[in-house]
Amino acid sequence: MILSDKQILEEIEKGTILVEPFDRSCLGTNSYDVHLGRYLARYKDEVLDARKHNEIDVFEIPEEGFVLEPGNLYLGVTLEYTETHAHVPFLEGKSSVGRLGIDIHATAGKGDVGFCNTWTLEISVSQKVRVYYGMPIGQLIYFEVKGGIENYYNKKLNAKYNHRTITPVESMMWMNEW
Ligand SMILES: Nc1ccn([C@H]2C[C@H](O)[C@@H](COP(=O)(O)OP(=O)(O)OP(=O)(O)O)O2)c(=O)n1
Repeated sequence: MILSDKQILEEIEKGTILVEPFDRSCLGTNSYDVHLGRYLARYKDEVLDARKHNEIDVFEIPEEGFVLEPGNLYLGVTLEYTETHAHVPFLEGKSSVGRLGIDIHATAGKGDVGFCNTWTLEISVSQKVRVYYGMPIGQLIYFEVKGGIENYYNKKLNAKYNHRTITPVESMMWMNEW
């Protein structure tokens, strides 16, 4: 079940959901709109290696915006820092963003119960498009969980993406044991 606007507000009151900064006008019927943060990043190497630590160059989006180009992967970040302690948060695109040909995640839309951080966006575009710091970029939806939880993401020893950051975080696949 997806949380309604009223339920999201109740969870915020209880402290089980945190969105920072929070703006009541960004609350949709059953979602919360998130915005593009100050920084984008690109991998330094053209050929990535799934076994290695692929480093990124982080840069600031200028005041006049930044033109994203097809054929590139950009990592972005939400302006909002979020904590979700009792629900499964999902990051979804917005129709208005999709209609500009912007994808905000490559394959990962699901968050974990206990995830506490800004969200890294895996951005690609269909045609050149100028994006701006602070523009609406996606929406968070919250699902109820069935059953108890043994391993909250923020308590997991090997949680790779739970260190608070205002910049995008590159793939930490190299930390997986395989
Ligand atoms: N586009 C996305 C999708 C997810 N996340 C965050 C929320 C998730 O709770 C966390 C981990 O996501 P996954 O479980 O999909 O990632 P991994 O399985 O690769 O990482 P881990 O081993 O840490 O679970 O990353 C994010 O910042 N940006």
